[in-house]
Amino acid sequence: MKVVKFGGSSLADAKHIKRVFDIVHSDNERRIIVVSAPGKRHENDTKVTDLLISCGLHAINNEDPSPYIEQVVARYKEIADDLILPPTIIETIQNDLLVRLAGDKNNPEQYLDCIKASGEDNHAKLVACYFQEQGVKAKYMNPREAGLIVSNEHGNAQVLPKSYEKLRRLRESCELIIFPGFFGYGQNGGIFTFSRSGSDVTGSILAYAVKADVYENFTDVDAVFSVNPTFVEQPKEIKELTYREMRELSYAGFTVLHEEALIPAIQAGIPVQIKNTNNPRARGTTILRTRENQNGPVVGIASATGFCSIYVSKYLLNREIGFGRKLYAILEEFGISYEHTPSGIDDVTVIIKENQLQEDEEEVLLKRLESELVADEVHIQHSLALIMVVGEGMRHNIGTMARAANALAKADVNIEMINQGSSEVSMMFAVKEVDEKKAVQALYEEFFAEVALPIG
Ligand SMILES: Nc1ncnc2c1ncn2[C@@H]1O[C@H](COP(=O)(O)OP(=O)(O)O)[C@@H](O)[C@H]1O
Ligand SMILES: N[C@@H](CC(=O)OP(=O)(O)O)C(=O)O
Repeated sequence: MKVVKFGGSSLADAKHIKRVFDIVHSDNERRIIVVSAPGKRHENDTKVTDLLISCGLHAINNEDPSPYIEQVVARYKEIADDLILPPTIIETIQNDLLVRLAGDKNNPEQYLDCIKASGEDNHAKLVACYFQEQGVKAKYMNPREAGLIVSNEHGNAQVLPKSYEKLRRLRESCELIIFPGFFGYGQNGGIFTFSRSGSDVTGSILAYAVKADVYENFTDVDAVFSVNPTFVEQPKEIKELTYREMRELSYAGFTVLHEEALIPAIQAGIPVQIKNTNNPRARGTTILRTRENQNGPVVGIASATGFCSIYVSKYLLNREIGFGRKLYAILEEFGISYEHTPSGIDDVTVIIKENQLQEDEEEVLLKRLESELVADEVHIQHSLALIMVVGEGMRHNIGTMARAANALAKADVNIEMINQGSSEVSMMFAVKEVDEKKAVQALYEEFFAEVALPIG
């Protein structure tokens, strides 16, 4: 049995939905289909999820949301008309959205999640309707009915393990299941969405629950590329990746798969396949537990912006028992989680996501760190990009770090920080955000030389 997720780009219009139908129809192992909300039809288009967010925010701020409501309904209507679906489907979708908008706004986050989730929920109804019209025994499945229970974290929910037992029953369905991605239900019955692009997470959860043979993730590229395709023209395609490699790469900017979408698949050892809806014959990329290592030390280079580093130095820090605990306790009080912590004998740097620290909190935090840790120096550096150079082969290859550092030096990029992951499948370089693209291109040229065609 296969669980198959189609992203927003694969469901953006009627033409794509017909392709999705053909893909599903061509393999009767494809039994559970996870759908996203309609995505972008062209570069300057707006995803339905973004329209819904604008709609919800206007309603919360007592501004008129109707232009956004009209745009959302128009997107579904155009698709339904092109697929020649019965008009009742649009009535259902419009009524559903209006009921959600008329809901209680006392908890704005809850209200917004309910509206955001309608994007996938209503698209799943529409896609199910199209499959039924084609004579397929297909059924829209509501995540509450299916038993997808998640943590009470709006916009950042996580599956609760108790979901799996009930979800496993989906395996027995004799109808094709069309399941909306991106959200589940809290124990209080409310709707909670995953973080953005979270339909990938839904697919992974279902694949784990039903013990699928494979989790197929259909998107709009032929494969996972070894570098972000907006930085390098025609980058090398990756045929196989390990879970650890993909996890590191998606964490650091390979948006093709959500960074949390691998966890259940890892636990059950289910292979994940990235495939192209527009070119389903392309081999795609397979992500699995182990792979034959034929790619040299590095398999991919990812980068992400929006980080800052907090530097704390104190003479003889290495001898102070409890220093780390005190430092992390202060961060915890500010609700901050950390990404990396490179350290030396007298200093430690904590890298965090910049959006975790409000501007007005910064000074207070630095003062507290300085006084409570009795530190010699505390400072913060903003606007950093993290670059991850990833590959299982790095463990067996000498000199990879030297090659990377040399390539960055040649490109005149100053390395602000280096961290070699304990797993030895990745090394991280922090550079100034303005140097991100130059640094990635230099590293790509070093490790994937003959095909490097930098953009810009
Ligand atoms: N290394 C990479 N390999 C492939 N695609 C990448 C990579 N990094 C970023 N992307 C982007 O990820 C996009 C696919 O992800 P996404 O937009 O979330 O698709 P979907 O609509 O299928 O959910 C691609 O169009 C591509 O621009
Ligand atoms: N529609 C949601 C969830 C999602 O997974 O979308 P996509 O498959 O288009 O990345 C979002 O935009 O975040």
